[in-house]
Amino acid sequence: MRIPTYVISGFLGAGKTTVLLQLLSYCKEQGLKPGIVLNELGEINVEGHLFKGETLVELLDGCICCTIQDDLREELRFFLEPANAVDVLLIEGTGIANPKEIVETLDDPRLQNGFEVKSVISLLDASNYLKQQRYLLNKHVRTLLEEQLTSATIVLLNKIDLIDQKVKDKIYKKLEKILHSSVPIIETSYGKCECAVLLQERVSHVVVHQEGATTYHAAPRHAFQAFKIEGFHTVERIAFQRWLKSLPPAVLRGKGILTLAAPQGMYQFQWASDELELQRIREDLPETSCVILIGYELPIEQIVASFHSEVLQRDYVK
Ligand SMILES: Nc1nc2c(ncn2[C@@H]2O[C@H](COP(=O)(O)OP(=O)(O)OP(=O)(O)O)[C@@H](O)[C@H]2O)c(=O)[nH]1
Repeated sequence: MRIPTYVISGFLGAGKTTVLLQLLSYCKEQGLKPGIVLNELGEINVEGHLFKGETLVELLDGCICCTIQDDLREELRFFLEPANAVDVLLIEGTGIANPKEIVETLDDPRLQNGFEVKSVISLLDASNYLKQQRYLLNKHVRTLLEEQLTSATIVLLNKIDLIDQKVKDKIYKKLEKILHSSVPIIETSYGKCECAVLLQERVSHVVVHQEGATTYHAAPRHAFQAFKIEGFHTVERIAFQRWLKSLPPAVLRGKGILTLAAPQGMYQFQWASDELELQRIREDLPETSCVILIGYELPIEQIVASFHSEVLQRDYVK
């Protein structure tokens, strides 16, 4: 039997990992053994502690749909080994992955007998979608955003808690134009919805592979970058938050590990939709402080300099 496989897609910070964690718990409740493929743009996965003990393949420092499509093909073989057998496979692409190309990889004749794509679940960040149409001026990025939606077999309109009815109406108007009418749209907050609905098999309307023809990127590779700031110790939350808010709009996402001065401790942080989320983590984990920022055409030197002047040059620095 081929492994039922689900691709979780959506732009940076849309809520993919949030949904993945829910699906993971649900599968286990159902007595299924889930396998996971995680892909990160950065060279480390700061959310790794969330997946301790899972049957997991991690692809770091590149995007499945681009540089590491071959790596994905190789890594997927892991799940075909009898010792690593799973009942269901959940693949989370990076926020800039084109799900069509992930499905294409799974469609590879060398893997086709192993995996069966049941659904492409795409998350849309409701709080950012309209803004993205305005500030993501790069044509290729906009095309990518659209393809993340048009490749979906089900769409989660997530972060609904952050928008009002007027914004929601505008989003629906846009979605009506680009989504196939049979693709369900579910409104969610923190990705909460019935997992059984997400795991239903859904027909794709997207042709990903035709006999004798392979689709490649029609456009040049995107200019997204992920970079890491490290080698610092304690920071102060307010200063850090103020600095995040002052970053140029080209910074689309932030995540990392911090040691805070107060309340004292080690935290994983998430920066998405203009919101800072902190989650306490165990201090005995091997993680060290780092800030990972993702965006495009980033003024990296300027950002690092502002981190040093606005966050680190304070009494709290050890
Ligand atoms: N307010 C709000 N925040 C949310 C919601 N869903 C997720 N978040 C938060 O948004 C941040 C990003 O969520 P993730 O699940 O990590 O997003 P992602 O799509 O995996 O992000 P990438 O790693 O950039 O691909 C986290 O701080 C989440 O807690 C939501 O519905 N409402």
